[in-house]
Amino acid sequence: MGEVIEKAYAKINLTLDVLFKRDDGYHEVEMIMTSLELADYLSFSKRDDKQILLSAEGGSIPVNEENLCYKAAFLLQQHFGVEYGVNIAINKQIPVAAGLAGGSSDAAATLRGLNTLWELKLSLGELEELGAQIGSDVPFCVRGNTALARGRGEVLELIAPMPSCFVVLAKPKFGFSTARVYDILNLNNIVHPDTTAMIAAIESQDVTQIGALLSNVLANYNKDEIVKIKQVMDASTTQGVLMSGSGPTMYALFSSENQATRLFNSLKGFCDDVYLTKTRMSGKEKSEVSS
Ligand SMILES: C[C@@](CO)(OP(=O)(O)O)[C@H](O)COP(=O)(O)OP(=O)(O)OC[C@H]1O[C@@H](n2ccc(N)nc2=O)[C@H](O)[C@@H]1O
Ligand SMILES: Nc1ncnc2c1ncn2[C@@H]1O[C@H](COP(=O)(O)OP(=O)(O)O)[C@@H](O)[C@H]1O
Repeated sequence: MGEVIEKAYAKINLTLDVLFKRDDGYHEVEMIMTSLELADYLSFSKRDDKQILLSAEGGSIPVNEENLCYKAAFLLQQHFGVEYGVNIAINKQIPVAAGLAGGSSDAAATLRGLNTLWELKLSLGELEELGAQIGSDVPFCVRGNTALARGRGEVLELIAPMPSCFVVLAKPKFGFSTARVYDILNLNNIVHPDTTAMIAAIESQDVTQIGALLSNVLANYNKDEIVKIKQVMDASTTQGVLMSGSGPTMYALFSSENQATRLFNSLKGFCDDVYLTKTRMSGKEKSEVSS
């Protein structure tokens, strides 16, 4: 087999609720996530030795055993006694440490890509189970689409697909540590999202209602750059504005491409990391193979 190509899609959280802190240190969550068209591009080529070698362009990420792609490849190699290695080339488009699951999605793309390259014949369900050993968001990223995630994020239920809409993302200069964001959360002072109403709004394909129900208990707007981005987003004719995941990326939803483009242009005036993308229409993730 020649080269296998995979796209690793970013995600946003439409809702993110935290129910309690568990004995294992993780938090029990209930959240609705959906995939975006914004994606990293990964290519995989087989090695006859057992080395896992990485290269990356377009973002500042480790290319050693700390990279989540390395962890995914190593896990498959160990678990199935694979005698091959792999060269992995990552073209990074998703901002890093941003709340968009870029690293998790790269790990999930590695599981899918190596399943094809190394001919392991695992089902997506089996890849999800393995993914949970790498990170809480990895199982969702294996299939993507729109899902309700429970447990620490690995218990998934596919729900109706998100309607097609435009999404403007703005990532402040700094990043947030996910562990710290969970750690400083005050569980006694939470306004819980209405997850059931959000599922109904998605089923009705009602973008305005979805926008009105956006809610994330991890969102923290106490930084000047975030306040500025939020003000500009709130002032535009968007369907809704929220911080994704543990942040700090802010996003705004639009039915209208013109209005999304207008916000994109005004944010570019003062924020370096701005993206205009779309919700990803559901489709089966399939590796592309070229010889
Ligand atoms: C907040 C979310 C929302 O989608 O996404 P991001 O903001 O990272 O994209 C996820 O829950 C992040 O998932 P992920 O980034 O895979 O987290 P992991 O690597 O499993 O965990 C990193 C750390 O976050 C904390 N953690 C994570 C998940 C969870 N349900 N409870 C936690 O308390 C733990 O301290 C853990 O050590
Ligand atoms: N392939 C990868 N892409 C992005 N980040 C990675 C990758 N591998 C490891 N990391 C590390 O994972 C951390 C979280 O990155 P990321 O997944 O982009 O954040 P988030 O979970 O907030 O969306 C970063 O500190 C980064 O150095």
